[in-house]
Amino acid sequence: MRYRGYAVGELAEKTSFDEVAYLLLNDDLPTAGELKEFQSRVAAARLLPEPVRQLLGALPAGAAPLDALRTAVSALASFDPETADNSRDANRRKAERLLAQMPVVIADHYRLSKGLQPVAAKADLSHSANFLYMLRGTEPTADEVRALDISMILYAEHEFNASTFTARVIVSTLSDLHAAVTGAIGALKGALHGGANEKVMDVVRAAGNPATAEQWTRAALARKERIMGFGHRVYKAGDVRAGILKPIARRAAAAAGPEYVAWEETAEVIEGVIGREKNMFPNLDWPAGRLYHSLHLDIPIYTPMFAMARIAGWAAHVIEQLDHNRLIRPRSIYNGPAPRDVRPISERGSA
Ligand SMILES: CC(=O)SCCNC(=O)CCNC(=O)[C@H](O)C(C)(C)COP(=O)(O)OP(=O)(O)OC[C@H]1O[C@@H](n2cnc3c(N)ncnc32)[C@H](O)[C@@H]1OP(=O)(O)O
Ligand SMILES: O=C([O-])CC(=O)C(=O)O
Repeated sequence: MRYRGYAVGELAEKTSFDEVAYLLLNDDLPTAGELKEFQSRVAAARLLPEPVRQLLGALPAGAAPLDALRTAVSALASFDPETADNSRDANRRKAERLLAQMPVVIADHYRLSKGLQPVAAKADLSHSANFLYMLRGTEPTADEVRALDISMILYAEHEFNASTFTARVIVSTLSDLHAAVTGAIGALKGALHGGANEKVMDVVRAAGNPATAEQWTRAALARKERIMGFGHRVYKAGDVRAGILKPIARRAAAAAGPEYVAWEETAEVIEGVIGREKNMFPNLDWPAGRLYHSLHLDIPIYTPMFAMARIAGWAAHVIEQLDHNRLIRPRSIYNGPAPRDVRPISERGSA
């Protein structure tokens, strides 16, 4: 699996998410100077127009963070000076602004929903470090930042997944980037796609502990339950990203304490049973859900966090779609009733 020719494992090992976002938006990895300029443009855009922040505060208590993000991105379209400009350069600038604003939306909504004051972004922090800082109000450790950053690299892009395809369909009508990203966030929400990372800890908790996990998993498979975090439309022999993130999740669990290590051991048993019984393997959401849990992050923000990485991939696809655009409009094979005549309503019975 590669982004613009670079193996994703090598990117996870040798680069930061900021470099990968630049790569996706600009076709190649940045030089040190290009990265610095990119980071300062993104840092300068880490602000929400006041009405958008008020909108976040006006959502009902308990509004799903993913819904808040979708609503805020849609509202941001009305404040962006270049929403209607679909040129390559304008779309890159808008993508940088969304990359900057989406973590602010997630962090501000999180804090407002807990009755806390939002924390202003810090310009000298990376995408991942600044996000943890805005959520918590204290600077994260280097290990936490690196772990989150690797997950962001792995989440940044993945070909024609459902949300990216949605973004492509939307912009193929000559709509705009904000509309495409709003729709993509909607598609990401479902549990068969990005929503799965919020279900992972439910699976691990339901399995109980390393001693009960085998029996639970066998019983769940016998009940034909769909186990979130497993299986993939493309990868039938395993998702390379899950293998890359697994040791990172385990390290974060070791740092979080014995309870978290036990969740990892439980997850390992589940993984083994599903591999042996169904020949089915984890996808990226499986270690990501556990990693975010070990970083003490609230489960309902996990899919929004996926979105704040995938914005780079969505925007790159939108730009590529517009470079060679043709309306995406599939046909369907009709299998409804045969042709028939319309009877006036008075002749259709009285029930
Ligand atoms: C980063 C990402 O977005 S990755 C995807 C995240 N989503 C999930 O983790 C949700 C759980 N996984 C799934 O639902 C599926 O594996 C999908 C949607 C990801 C891909 O599925 P598809 O390629 O469409 O496979 P499909 O749904 O046709 O399933 C094929 C068979 O495998 C079974 N199966 C597939 N995934 C699972 C699962 N996670 N648990 C149990 N059984 C499963 C199906 O029940 C079906 O069995 P059947 O033939 O006996 O009916
Ligand atoms: O490709 C898919 O269908 C889902 C996926 O793994 C992703 O979007 O990262």
